[in-house]
Amino acid sequence: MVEEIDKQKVLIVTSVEAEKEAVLRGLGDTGDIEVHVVGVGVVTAAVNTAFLLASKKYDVVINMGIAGGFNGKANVETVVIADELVAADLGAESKDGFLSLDELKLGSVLIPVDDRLTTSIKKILVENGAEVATGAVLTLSTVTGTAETADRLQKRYPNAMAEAMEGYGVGVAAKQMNIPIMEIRTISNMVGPRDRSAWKIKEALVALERASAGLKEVFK
Ligand SMILES: O=C(O)c1cccc(C(=O)CC[C@H]2O[C@@H](n3cnc4c(=O)[nH]cnc43)[C@H](O)[C@@H]2O)c1
Repeated sequence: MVEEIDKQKVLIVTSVEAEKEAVLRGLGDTGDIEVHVVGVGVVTAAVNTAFLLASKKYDVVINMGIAGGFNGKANVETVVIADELVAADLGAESKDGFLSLDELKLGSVLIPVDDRLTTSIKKILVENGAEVATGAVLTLSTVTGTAETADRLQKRYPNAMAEAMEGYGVGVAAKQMNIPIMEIRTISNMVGPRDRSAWKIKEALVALERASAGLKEVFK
């Protein structure tokens, strides 16, 4: 049994139009769910999400799109449901390694998600036959392009399943307005040595469409 969620005004934000279209195809009749493009990158996504949240009342915000998957954690087409949003490059370098905002006592790089919604959505997607991974989704301003950076990120965040470029920004906007946040990503490429020609964008968008159809069941 999936826990019933009271009727909610849902805002889904994506970084590009192709992701928005995939989400809309999956949702079909959108009902109380709105889908908007907020751009690529953490700052653009944060500012545009904040504008949307200031313009009308929403009960939940979901950042959806494609992402890079960490080796052995999330493969191409896997649906990753974030259990926390992590600003993985927000901090300082030091001779002893990277120091996060938390270690610098200047704030937090972690944004928690809504556990109840996350659990309900995971249950439906698994029932629908999707391969689902739950864990941290890292937000980075630079797409990882080497095995060394991928290893460093995995060591620093062993719970990381995927990396993308917007989640933490969307999360900051939602947190400021006291609105629950979630991040759902489908994997288009593996995190590691850059090979843009190997990105399976079409497959990831089909997986995103299927995941969105599952979402509709949770928020019906
Ligand atoms: O070219 C296309 O048709 C196309 C269709 C949909 C999406 C794209 C993008 O390039 C989306 C950029 C978006 O993807 C996230 N992303 C995907 N893989 C990674 C990664 O390995 N590391 C970080 N971010 C990744 C990211 O959130 C971008 O905003 C193109």
